[in-house]
Amino acid sequence: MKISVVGTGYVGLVTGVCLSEIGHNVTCIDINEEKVTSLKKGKSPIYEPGLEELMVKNIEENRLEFTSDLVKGYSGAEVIYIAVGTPQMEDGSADLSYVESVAKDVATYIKNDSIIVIKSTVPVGTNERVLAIIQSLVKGKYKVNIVSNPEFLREGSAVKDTFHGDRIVIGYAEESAGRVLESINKPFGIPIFKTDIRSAEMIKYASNAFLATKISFINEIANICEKIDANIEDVSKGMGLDKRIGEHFLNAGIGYGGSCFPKDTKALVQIAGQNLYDFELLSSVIRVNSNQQYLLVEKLKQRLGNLSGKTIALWGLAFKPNTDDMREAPSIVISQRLVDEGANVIAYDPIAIGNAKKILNKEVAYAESFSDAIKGADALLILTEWNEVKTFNLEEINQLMKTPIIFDGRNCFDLKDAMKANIEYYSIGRPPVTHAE
Ligand SMILES: NC(=O)c1ccc[n+]([C@@H]2O[C@H](COP(=O)([O-])OP(=O)(O)OC[C@H]3O[C@@H](n4cnc5c(N)ncnc54)[C@H](O)[C@@H]3O)[C@@H](O)[C@H]2O)c1
Ligand SMILES: O=c1ccn([C@@H]2O[C@H](COP(=O)(O)OP(=O)(O)O[C@H]3O[C@H](CO)[C@@H](O)[C@H](O)[C@H]3O)[C@@H](O)[C@H]2O)c(=O)[nH]1
Repeated sequence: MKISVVGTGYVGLVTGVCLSEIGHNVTCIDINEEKVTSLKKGKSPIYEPGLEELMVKNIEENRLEFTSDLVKGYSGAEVIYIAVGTPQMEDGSADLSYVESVAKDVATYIKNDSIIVIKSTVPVGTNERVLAIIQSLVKGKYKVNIVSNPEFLREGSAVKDTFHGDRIVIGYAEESAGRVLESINKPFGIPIFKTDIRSAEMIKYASNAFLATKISFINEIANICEKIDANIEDVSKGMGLDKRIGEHFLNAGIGYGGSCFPKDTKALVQIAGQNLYDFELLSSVIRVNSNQQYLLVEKLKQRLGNLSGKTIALWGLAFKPNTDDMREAPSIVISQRLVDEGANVIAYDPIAIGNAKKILNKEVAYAESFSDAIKGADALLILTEWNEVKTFNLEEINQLMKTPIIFDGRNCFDLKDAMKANIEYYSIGRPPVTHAE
């Protein structure tokens, strides 16, 4: 099958590479020429484990190519995946200008009957609107069908998720188009769930909103645990053993970030509002998450008092481990608040540091390593649970810091180990460690 994928971001690039890996001929189109130049050389512009190797393999086997030439990119494609961004507008609703611009390009450049697949996360009704835009410009010259195929991959494990996801959702109006998508995806060997277009669009938002709700719920339980001297890790484990609840997404912390949950929850509240429905629960989930992001700084201030002139180290800046993505990372608001309080902030992240430098307050300084960041620090805030953080020797932390006080937003260490290492240790939803064993 000859497929074009429009947009080579986290979703488009992973989709293009993985579709080529299962045997399709894929052309990835992006208007960002710098990205395309890098991709043609076999260099991935994003950090995603396993992606670059797979990309190079499929370029060499002539199943995968990249272009910013729209004539070349669209011509001859039987199926065109749209995977461009749908960022958040000021009122929280999704900005569809990139998707609509692609719709116009599709109408301008296709040369045969085509199936358009929307992978981007789009509000209910968008697939129909995109089809209408294309049809109004193509004027019956070619038959165009549309299929909603929302994406569920997670950053940091995107390739693995594509090959081992829980389900592939295909929403269609025309049986024949649904069948083509089913056959394209069959080699992945993942259960396929077929439905109508609007339900498919809603499944994506509802899934992200539900996962975000789980996180805000467990974060509130953690906050209560701190007050009643219970341990959130055991509470989560004990809850998760109930199959109706499930063990996943019950890790308490400093709230969710990233390019999806924050924007998609707000977009769903907007979608509901536009249809005269007040999604109260989801609005609370968003509020709880925002408060949770400031929790560590509040605890830090309670412990150290005035932060002016204090050296505060940050470990991890990405919104989660194994990604270089800084979009909506809690580190953004946390570092800003620390700078506002007059602290000297020194940060380190093994992968996201380059992107962080572009967006964090210019007063944030950067270290060369995790050890380097904490040398002489008054306190350490852990914001991302990188594996190197979780396995860091606590005795070494004790020796390197001016005062060994840790505020851990990701519950990376065992309480007993912190006690043994004589570290003052405050985590989320667990009793504080304030004295040696
Ligand atoms: N990032 C994720 O983990 C994830 C997961 C599931 C779904 N999604 C959804 O997928 C969509 C894409 O997200 P992303 O994170 O991959 O975005 P991204 O910002 O990383 O990438 C978008 C790409 O589209 C390109 N582009 C924009 N307009 C174009 C045009 N007219 N023609 C060709 N290329 C164009 C941009 O240059 C950019 O490279 C969003 O709707 C997002 O909500 C994202
Ligand atoms: O128990 C948990 C699980 C996650 N998080 C946080 O939640 C955020 C999102 O994490 P995750 O879902 O692993 O990463 P994303 O790459 O943002 O993936 C989500 O968003 C994507 C974009 O829509 C979807 O495709 C995925 O299915 C969905 O998991 C991160 O800040 C995590 O730290 C927690 O705080 N506690």
